[in-house]
Amino acid sequence: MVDYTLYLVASQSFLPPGVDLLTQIQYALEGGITVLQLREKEITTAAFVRLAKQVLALAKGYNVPLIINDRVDVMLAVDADGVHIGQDDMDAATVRQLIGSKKILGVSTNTVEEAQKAINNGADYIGIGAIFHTQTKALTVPPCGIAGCREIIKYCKLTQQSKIKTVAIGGINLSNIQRVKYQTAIQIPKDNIQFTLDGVAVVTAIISSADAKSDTKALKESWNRGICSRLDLNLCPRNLDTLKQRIGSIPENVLKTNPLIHHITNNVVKNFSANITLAVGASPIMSEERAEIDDLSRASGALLLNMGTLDTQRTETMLYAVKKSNENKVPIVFDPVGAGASNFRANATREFLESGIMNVIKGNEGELLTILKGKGAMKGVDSISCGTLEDKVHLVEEISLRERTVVVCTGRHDVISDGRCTVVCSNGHPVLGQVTGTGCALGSVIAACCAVEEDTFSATVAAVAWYGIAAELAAAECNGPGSFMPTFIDRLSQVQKSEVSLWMSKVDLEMIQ
Ligand SMILES: Nc1ncnc2c1ncn2[C@@H]1O[C@H](COP(=O)(O)OP(=O)(O)OP(=O)(O)O)[C@@H](O)[C@H]1O
Ligand SMILES: Cc1ncsc1CCO
Repeated sequence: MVDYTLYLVASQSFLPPGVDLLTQIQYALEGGITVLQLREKEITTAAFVRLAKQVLALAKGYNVPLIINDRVDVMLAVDADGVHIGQDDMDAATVRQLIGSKKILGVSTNTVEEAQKAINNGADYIGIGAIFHTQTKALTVPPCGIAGCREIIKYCKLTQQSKIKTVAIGGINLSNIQRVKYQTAIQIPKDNIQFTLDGVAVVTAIISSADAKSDTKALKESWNRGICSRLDLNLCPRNLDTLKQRIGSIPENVLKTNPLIHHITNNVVKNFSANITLAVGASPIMSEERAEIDDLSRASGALLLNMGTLDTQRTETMLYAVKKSNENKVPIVFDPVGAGASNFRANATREFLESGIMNVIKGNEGELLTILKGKGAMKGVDSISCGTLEDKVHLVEEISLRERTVVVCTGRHDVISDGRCTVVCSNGHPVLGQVTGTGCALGSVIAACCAVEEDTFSATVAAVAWYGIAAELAAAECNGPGSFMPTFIDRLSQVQKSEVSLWMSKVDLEMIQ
């Protein structure tokens, strides 16, 4: 049985200066790669055969199979363990005939149709990708992404083809290996089934490394460590009564636990957000200092990341905070403020989402449309409409499924989904739209609730309802946005102290079936 956990695609093209391929492969083998592929596009057949013989001898010493890219002749000449072909190479059925039944046959696939064909033609494993953009190969088709990869895994595992092995490839490195593992896993709760990738393939993450042995070890360790973030699946209640019961206990838990909420947020709302965090019984700390992140990440109950006044340095700090929070299992609430206002923000949004696991993504319609489409057309930080409430529900569900996380879209109706369960919360008041930063400060309340409740979906619904009801109560007592703000803070803080039953009686939730 071949172990596909960590598959190295080795090629002379991406070596660090002064390092030769055999040395780099030796380090990778010592670090623990489990499969090796030799991919050389620009050397003569004679040179390829010579190199393959040397690599094969090396790999044999570690009991690691050697697979030759594309060149069936080279594979047969050196008697390597198998061959890997792409969609533009010789067809898989012919390759299988040439190499016989005992050798390993791998095929690169980007769609379900390609996977189906590869399986029918006798592939032992398929490489699924590219998952992300990659510099190692001029892509002829766009990356299939996490979502495309999931479709292919689902097809492979659900159609009596469970024997086929799956390996993701394309832009995978230490910063995203956990996200790839987590987000490509498929859960079918009713049958208690989970399908996962059999492994990942990397190129530059090892071959271009200045310390290939320790980077290989780190990749393998990261893959084997389990999930970097809390696995929220299967926790979310399936009916409204259970959901309401669960959210009723959350404000009190925030007060009892008083979690620290690390904010990396925008300059407009820092003071307001800190006061809102205190009002709900949590403890805010606003810090953008990279040197503090390790300590804060160990001490925090949740991290709020808000792109409101993003700059290059803050982007770097936020990316580091994502990494640390994921490592420490600290839930992250991501607010892509103004994601569609500029290319800088749209690109940063993509970078954040690719850098780790966000437990909640909260945005207005314009921001979430930008996330869905990868580019946006917003005027500043104010939202644009995606259409009807039904369109909004689809938008939220689609992102939630794609990113495998809880997504909230704010506005007149707040829509919340974890991809399997969706609710609309209609609490709130139009005056919230007249005060800047009310969306940003809602992120603080969501973070506070996530810090004390493992079920991120229920925590998010609780925060949204709590916030909306406090706004309704405050708006009834004042006559404009100015006086609304202090009253709103008062009403928020009262819910968790004494008025849970009043709060619960006002919750306006609808579950979408
Ligand atoms: N017309 C409305 N009626 C009721 N509630 C509203 C209305 N508009 C917004 N809200 C509420 O206001 C809060 C913030 O949502 P909004 O969509 O305005 O966020 P945002 O655009 O991100 O705000 P900001 O960028 O100013 O922080 C949410 O709790 C939402 O429910
Ligand atoms: C007005 C504004 N500009 C950047 S962030 C922010 C606060 C509301 O999102």
